[in-house]
Amino acid sequence: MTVRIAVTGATGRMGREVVAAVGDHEDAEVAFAVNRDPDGERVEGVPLEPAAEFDSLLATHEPDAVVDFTGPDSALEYARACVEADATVAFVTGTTGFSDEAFTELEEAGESIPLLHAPNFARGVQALVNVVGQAVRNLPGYDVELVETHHNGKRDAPSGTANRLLEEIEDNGEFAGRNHGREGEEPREEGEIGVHALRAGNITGEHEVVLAGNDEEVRLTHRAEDRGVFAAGAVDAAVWIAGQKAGRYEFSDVIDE
Ligand SMILES: NC(=O)C1=CN([C@@H]2O[C@H](COP(=O)(O)OP(=O)(O)OC[C@H]3O[C@@H](n4cnc5c(N)ncnc54)[C@H](OP(=O)(O)O)[C@@H]3O)[C@@H](O)[C@H]2O)C=CC1
Ligand SMILES: O=C(O)C1=N[C@H](C(=O)O)C[C@H](O)C1
Repeated sequence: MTVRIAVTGATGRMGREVVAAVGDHEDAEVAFAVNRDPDGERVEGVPLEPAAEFDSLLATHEPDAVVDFTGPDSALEYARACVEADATVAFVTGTTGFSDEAFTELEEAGESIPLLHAPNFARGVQALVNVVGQAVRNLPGYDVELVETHHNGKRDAPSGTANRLLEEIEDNGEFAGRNHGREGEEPREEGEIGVHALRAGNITGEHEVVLAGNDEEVRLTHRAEDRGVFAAGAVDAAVWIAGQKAGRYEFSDVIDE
């Protein structure tokens, strides 16, 4: 079965990669692609439709899934439209930077439609999350610091992936809280987790967790070298989720199957 995918934010850094990744996937095709100004930039291989007509495009094209990499407000609007659509359409989003309130509303969409949110669609990051949890369990009392580095156009900090890694660190050890961008005269507080967000040039995305103590250090690093890796993971997720029943799914559900 060919899974028909609608792409939002199609002229964005990720939207363009998603259009290309759908084209490369043997079981997927673009149902339609939207951006807010379809008269502006072009995307090779697909006509662009106006984002303002997203609801009616869902009705006329009946895609199996939407793949969304936009911004938190837009992602929520697109998810609401999928919930309201007559035919079932799954919503796969990699958008990050949601407020707690917005994220709760996004997750509620999973009561009506198949929903999958992942802050990082690189398979290596899923492995990193697992390994970080194990390292924290194995090294109680070690100082933990997290450094994430991205291009200078990224809006949210810390990154969605950093937040996911922080949850994994905190779930697997005893910590005193997070210290974002340390400064001042005080030494490191025992048990704090240092969090550092670098923004520079066109770096695709790096995450490093440092664990240090006992005259030794462990550094666990993931480096994405091309955005295509995120897009391929998101399209794999869309192909997997099409036809699933309503519910909230994780990228690990796709990888582990
Ligand atoms: N989960 C993952 O693996 C990854 C997640 N991301 C996340 O994806 C999101 C998009 O990243 P990226 O493609 O680099 O961003 P870009 O700014 O390059 O693209 C975002 C696109 O979203 C659309 N958009 C809709 N509403 C808004 C809004 N209110 N503000 C800005 N843009 C809006 C715009 O397209 P238009 O005007 O055409 O509608 C824009 O082109 C971010 O949240 C990022 O963190 C990024 C990489 C990987
Ligand atoms: O904005 C980006 O570029 C990226 N965002 C995601 C995040 O916030 O974790 C994933 C990836 O690191 C690239």
